[in-house]
This record gives sequence, structure tokens and C-alpha cells, in this order.
Amino acid sequence: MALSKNRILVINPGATSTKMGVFEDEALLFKRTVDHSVQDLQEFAKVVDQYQYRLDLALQVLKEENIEIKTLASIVGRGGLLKSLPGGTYKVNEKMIEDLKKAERGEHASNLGAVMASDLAGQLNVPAFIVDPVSVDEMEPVARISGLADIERISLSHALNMKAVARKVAQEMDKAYEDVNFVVVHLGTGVSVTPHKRGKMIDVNNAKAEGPFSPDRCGGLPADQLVKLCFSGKYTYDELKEKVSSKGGFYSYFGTTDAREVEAMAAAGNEKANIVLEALAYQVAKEIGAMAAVLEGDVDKIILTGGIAYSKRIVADIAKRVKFIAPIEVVPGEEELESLALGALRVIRGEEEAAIYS
Ligand SMILES: Nc1ncnc2c1ncn2[C@@H]1O[C@H](COP(=O)(O)OP(=O)(O)O)[C@@H](O)[C@H]1O
Ligand SMILES: CCCC(=O)OP(=O)(O)O
Repeated sequence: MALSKNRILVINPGATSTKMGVFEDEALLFKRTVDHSVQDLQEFAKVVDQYQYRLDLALQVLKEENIEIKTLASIVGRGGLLKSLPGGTYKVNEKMIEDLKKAERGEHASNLGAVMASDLAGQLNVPAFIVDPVSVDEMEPVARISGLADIERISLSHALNMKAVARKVAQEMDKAYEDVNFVVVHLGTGVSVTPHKRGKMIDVNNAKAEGPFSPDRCGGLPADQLVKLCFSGKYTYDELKEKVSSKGGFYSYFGTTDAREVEAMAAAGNEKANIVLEALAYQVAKEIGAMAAVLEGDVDKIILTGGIAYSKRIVADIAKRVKFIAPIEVVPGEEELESLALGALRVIRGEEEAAIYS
């Protein structure tokens, strides 16, 4: 088989799934989502320990799709919790892999994207990239002040999907991303609410630690009660860290991170499920209001994206509270795989220079 120059494998490890696909230039050859239940992942103490499990699944999918790995011209992974950096396409290098393996900025499945891409690319002697990692940081100085001198607010978000969707919506308005103001909300396993001012994400609730709760995270908690819980002797450091970052939100109330299951419970008359669903929409709406204030009310559109944006009920519950701010555009699901492939293509074609992580 002739080697295709631009056959690109993209790998997006998320909290509850590994999404992957193969593109030939812009054309999608296939896309697959392998879901991981809490039970599947509970034997791994750290995210990096999931490496072989997720890699084997990815290789199995390639086999099932009849893609020979030697035909790949490059591999792109979702970028993880790296140092704060500007958006763009980055060549995977040793420093990046070292930082991700150490998980100094925290544990998240996206930390595996560059590691998986780098190992496969190394075997094939082709380049590996990441695009718009979760640590893209375009916050203005005022947004970094937390209110406690020991703590600085940081930017961790679904930057890849939010920027891709924002660009697409701007294009549909016949405008450039750099000419509009949006509040973009990613409703996934984590939730990001971001004001995009003329092409820059000038603030964001850190999707691992602040803002609304989400399917597996608690979001911002009342500080004094959290401090009390930390020193209650009920939990170790690791247990409490896991509780707030992957066993909070829907999971803490219902033992599932699947919004569809919680909706089904509410529809069957479960009152707790009903109010927790309403609370998610309520908290997201409050955060949208806060980010509209960051934009001084100059908001062209509010964009709702991510898996939960498929939920008519949650979207309607958010919309009724924020529709006074700006028109709402719903773009359910995500464009992460396409955005990863396009980011690599721009570099392969010489349209953009790959940034270097250092
Ligand atoms: N049709 C749907 N209706 C409601 N929720 C959905 C639907 N499809 C997916 N979801 C929910 O979206 C969440 C995952 O969103 P996704 O954007 O795929 O997450 P991730 O952030 O892990 O990429 C899960 O809670 C899932 O239950
Ligand atoms: C850390 C920000 C990105 C994020 O929360 O992704 P998931 O929703 O996939 O966990």
C-alpha cells in the first residue's frame, strides 16, 4: 500500500472515554469512542498507570478498522496539564513527556494524549503533536487574583473544543473569531465556562476545581466547610482529592457520571435526581452571568457545547436563565478530533510553525 503523506491518527483520552480517529488530510476515515466505566479505571492508582490499558484499546481499534500503523504520517494527542501556554500546535518533546508523567500540575486523562502519541510516533519515526492543550492560558491579570495571597487562579479548560466551536460559530456569522465576544460553555465530564474576547479566553472557571459542579467533579465548594472536611480525619489526602476531582458531582449523588442516566431517574420520578439536574443548570447559568459581566455585557452569543448539550432539558433550564444576555447557540458534542487533525495538518503543510514546549 502506498504511504499516504497525511494520514493522521488522533487520540483524545478523556475522563470517561478514549476518543480516537484517523484522518486522511481533512477527510475522516473513522471515529470511535471507547467508554470507560468507573469500575474499568478503578484499579489504576494514577492516570499514568492507565497508559497500557488505553494504548492496547487504541491498537485494537486500529486493527478492527484495518488501519496499518505503518501508514500513519503523524500522531496527534490531546494535550494535558502542562505549564500555562498560548493556544496552538506543539511538537511533542521530552520535556513535555516528563512534565506529563510527573503530573506536577495535576492528574487528568488528557495527560496521556501526548505520551500515547509520542510512543507510537517514536516506533514509526513520524512526528507527534498536541493542539490547544487543557492548560492554554490567555487569562487577563485581574482574573488571576483569587482573594488569598497563597493561591493564584489558573486556566484549565476544554480549550480545544471551545476554540474550535467558537471559530465555527463566528464563521457562520461571517465574522472572524478575533472580531466577536462569546461566552462559551463546554458541558462534558468537566464543565468550562469561558468569556472569549476578540479571540482570547480572558477568564475561565478552572474546570478541575472551580465553578459549576459536573458529572464527576464538585466544582467550587464553600471554603470553610471544605477545610473542616480536610481535617475531619474521615479521609486521607488521596481519598479527598479523588472525591472532589473524579467522584464528585453527579457521581457523588448517584454513583454515575452519565447525565442520561440521571435524566432517566428524574423522568421516573426521583426527586433528588430532578433537583440535582436543575442545580447543574442553575450553577452553569450563574457562571455564564459572571462571565457576561467579565465581557461588560458585550456578548454576541452564548455557545453551549459538549456531550450534555445534547440534553434538551438541561439546555432549556440554562437558557431560561441566560437568554436575556445574548442569543444562544447549541453545538452539541465536540469537535476535538477534527481540531486535533487540523492543527497537525497546518504544521505538516507549513501553514503554521509548531510551537516548542520548554
Ligand atoms: N444525548 C445525551 N443527552 C444527555 N447527556 C449526554 C448525551 N450524550 C452524552 N451525554 C453526557 O455528556 C457527558 C460527557 O460529555 P463529553 O463532552 O463526551 O465528555 P468529555 O468531557 O469526557 O469529553 C456525560 O455525562 C454523558 O452522559
Ligand atoms: C481539565 C480540563 C479538561 C476537562 O475537564 O476534560 P474532561 O471533561 O474530559 O475531563
